[in-house]
Amino acid sequence: MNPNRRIGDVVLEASHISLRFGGVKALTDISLDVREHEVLAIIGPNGAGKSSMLNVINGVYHPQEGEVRYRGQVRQRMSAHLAARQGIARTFQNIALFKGMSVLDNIMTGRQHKLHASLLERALWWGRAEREELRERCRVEEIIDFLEIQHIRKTPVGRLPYGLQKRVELGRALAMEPTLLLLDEPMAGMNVEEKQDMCRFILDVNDEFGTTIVLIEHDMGVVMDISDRVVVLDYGKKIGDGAPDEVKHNPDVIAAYLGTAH
Ligand SMILES: Nc1ncnc2c1ncn2[C@@H]1O[C@H](COP(=O)(O)OP(=O)(O)OP(=O)(O)O)[C@@H](O)[C@H]1O
Repeated sequence: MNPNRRIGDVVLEASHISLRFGGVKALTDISLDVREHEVLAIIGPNGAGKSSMLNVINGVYHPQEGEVRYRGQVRQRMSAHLAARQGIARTFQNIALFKGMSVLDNIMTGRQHKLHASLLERALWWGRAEREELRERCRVEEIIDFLEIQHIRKTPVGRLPYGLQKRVELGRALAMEPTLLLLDEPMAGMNVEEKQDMCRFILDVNDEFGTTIVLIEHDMGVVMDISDRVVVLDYGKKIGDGAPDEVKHNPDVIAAYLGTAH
């Protein structure tokens, strides 16, 4: 077994999280932890609170109750920029890429936080700006090779089929060199072959880079295949948390999915 793959200590701990939007209770008293190097899936019926939970983990939503501890520190106010600096990257349910820009340039935007040259240096592509740009492009080319998208590296993203756009979005998140990668429905809208490819890339990222992965996914086959652990939400509450096999046989989970528990 790859030593990077060994599941380690808790890196993120969410305790007693409650989140409301006006009168809507999106999350009620949810506690969950994320362990280093694991693949954790968050599942549940539509509107169960999965994306809200991912946004709490990411620090984009601030729950009214509860706290998030990341690497031992209680999370204070967060921004997407700070999350990136702390090694947290995410992809979105609806692809958020620059459609007119090439694959390479889109992935390059994930490297922005690594650039230190001044605006003038960058405008003149001079000295430090030139060295940085060349170094970052090399790193981006490595990601392009890893994701097997060399043939479309110059193509504007808007011209690509959906499955490849999702792969580019993963590339941009990887360009941030995250230690915690959050994937919101990475396989939505994909055909069987595209799903198989995406599963392979997710497992390779986890295996080769030791990246901890939290993902939301509706395809149960995929979830059971690639996750170390599954957390199940229903109507904003946690109703299951365990190994895929355990969760699959949990009567509350079965009832939630068959719609008989309410
Ligand atoms: N920004 C928001 N403003 C108001 N209500 C919201 C907001 N975000 C989520 N909600 C509400 O919170 C609840 C949980 O939504 P959330 O998107 O987290 O669920 P989900 O499990 O991700 O759903 P889906 O599988 O359909 O994407 C829903 O009732 C939703 O309408």
